[in-house]
Amino acid sequence: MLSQSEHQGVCKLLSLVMSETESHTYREEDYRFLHSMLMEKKVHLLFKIHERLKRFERQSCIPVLEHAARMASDLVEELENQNSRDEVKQLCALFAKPHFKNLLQVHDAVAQKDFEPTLVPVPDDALDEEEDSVKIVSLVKTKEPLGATIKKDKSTGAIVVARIMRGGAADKSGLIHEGDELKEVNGVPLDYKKPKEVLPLLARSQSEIKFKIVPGSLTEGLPSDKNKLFVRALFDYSPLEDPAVPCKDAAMAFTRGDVLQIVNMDDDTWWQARSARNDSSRAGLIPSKQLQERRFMLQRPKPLFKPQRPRPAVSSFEEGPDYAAITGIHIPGLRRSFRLSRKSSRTKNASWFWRWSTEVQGVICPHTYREVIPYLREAKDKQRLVILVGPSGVGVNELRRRLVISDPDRYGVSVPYTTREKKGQEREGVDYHFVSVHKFEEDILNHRLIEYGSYKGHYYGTSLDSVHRVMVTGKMCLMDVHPSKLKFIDTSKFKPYIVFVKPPSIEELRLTRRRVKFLCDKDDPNQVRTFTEENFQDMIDLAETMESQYGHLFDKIIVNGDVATAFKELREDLEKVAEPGVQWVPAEWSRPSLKKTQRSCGHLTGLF
Ligand SMILES: Nc1ncnc2c1ncn2[C@@H]1O[C@H](COP(=O)(O)OP(=O)(O)OP(=O)(O)O)[C@@H](O)[C@H]1O
Repeated sequence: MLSQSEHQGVCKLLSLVMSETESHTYREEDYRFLHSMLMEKKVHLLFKIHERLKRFERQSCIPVLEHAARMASDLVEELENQNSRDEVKQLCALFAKPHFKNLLQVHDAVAQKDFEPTLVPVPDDALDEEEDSVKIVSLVKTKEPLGATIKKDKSTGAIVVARIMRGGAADKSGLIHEGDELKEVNGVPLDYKKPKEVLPLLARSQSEIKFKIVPGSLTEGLPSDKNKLFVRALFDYSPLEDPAVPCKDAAMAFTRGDVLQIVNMDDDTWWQARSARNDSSRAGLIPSKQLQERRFMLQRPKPLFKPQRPRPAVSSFEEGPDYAAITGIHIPGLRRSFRLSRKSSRTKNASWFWRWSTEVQGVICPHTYREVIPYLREAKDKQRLVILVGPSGVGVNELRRRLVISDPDRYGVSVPYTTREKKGQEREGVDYHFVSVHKFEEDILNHRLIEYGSYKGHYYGTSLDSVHRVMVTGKMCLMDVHPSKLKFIDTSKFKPYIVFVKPPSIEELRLTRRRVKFLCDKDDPNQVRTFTEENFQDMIDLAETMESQYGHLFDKIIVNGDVATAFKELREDLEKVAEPGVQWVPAEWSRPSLKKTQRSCGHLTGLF
């Protein structure tokens, strides 16, 4: 009940509220209703309770002791030994009551701030005398999976812990380790049981799982936090489609391009990894590099067994026709690259991919994971060099052209060098850098060229300098490089972002390129032709070969079916590359042993 003075105080306050509200209340009955409600005793009591709680909060009670339950039981023990009077007996009876005992236990739990569920103490008879190496482990069961897999030891028949997933409940407990032998689960002996019979025992457990374990001798060898290992997956993986995975639930699906943090490599066949995006997530099993390489090797690498195409006698390239001739839009520097023009009539019979014939003869090493490191791109950093690769005719130049037209301030192309004479409208430094044979050969000797070749007795080439010149303007330099030359520019200096333009299915090629016409001889602008069925098949075959040989270098794969869709996807992707933030780049870029680009270019002795 409220005291007299408190009651008066509340009434005064409420009268004040009423007088203030009077001017805002238009109807008499509303006013009366409000008045009667505020004058209710219950409302006044609520005020009082609120006031008391506030006072209590300010006092912030501290428990006098943390072990009231133990003190009570000690007291009872002491009192029972004395010649007790009735009051003492009553007190002992009170202390013995389960409700009172529980009350004191709750008090102690709050006092000790022990709010986690408590585990039942291990019974004294849990261990047989001869089993002194056995330990009992109790884990509180939550919604989180245990994060461990089990297997039957073939030699002993025992159930052992096969794997502890990093970050899982078992791992966090630090009490269960790989190689531990499970003797019992919740008191049920596991002798002669199969792993699939053990799983329901674990699933049935309610709030706690108790294991009887014989510790194994295996120790974990995890990479330390300082040496985090990240890889980019170079293939798609779905545990659901993998009959060999030890436990589908414990495995992790990923797609090509995902960056994974490897957290355990102890097992030669199954590693543990988690997504690099979320390093607190539970780790999952993934096939190790060795395992996946073996799997790939067992698959017949198709490109290796394709019939070899005859190689043309002369190792030279043709300069492609100017785009102005085809599209009416002239973009300086945006000519056919120094890739062999496979659309020309001359290369038709020889087929357009002789360049690959020497390279595919060697054994292709399957690519599974590539080590990557985070690179924090800042707004002030130069744009990365963007390299587009793809089989001839797939649309590399078309996409490059669209990018430059769409945003000439953002995208640029390098101006090639040549030793031939300037023609008609051509401008120095715009269409070409026209240089002498002596200067060109000097540049070759000084490893200043990324690619070069000769055509009709003249040199043509792309120099490192011309790429630099575009990069210093703050633009993204778009290059079209033969994939075999990628290794020479795959360095931290250029930070290349490599996009593979891939053909769609042959049906889609037929649909989208049926009416496409292109120049097939630069000397004769009237000579246009359309794609043949053979061109489509060659394009697909060559793309497969490229992907299996150089796929590990590709940051992005764009399928060029519908050109507008492919262009949109490419543009959006490059916009992300241009943004500041963390990007994943090859770990080799940070290794000092890497040869400098210029030195590497020294290997470019052959023409292409
Ligand atoms: N998705 C597409 N749909 C229809 N036509 C396309 C598509 N992509 C490119 N093309 C057309 O196909 C022809 C060949 O494309 P492009 O010249 O870009 O190929 P490329 O990969 O650069 O080959 P090359 O180096 O031999 O020129 C061009 O006429 C181009 O406009």
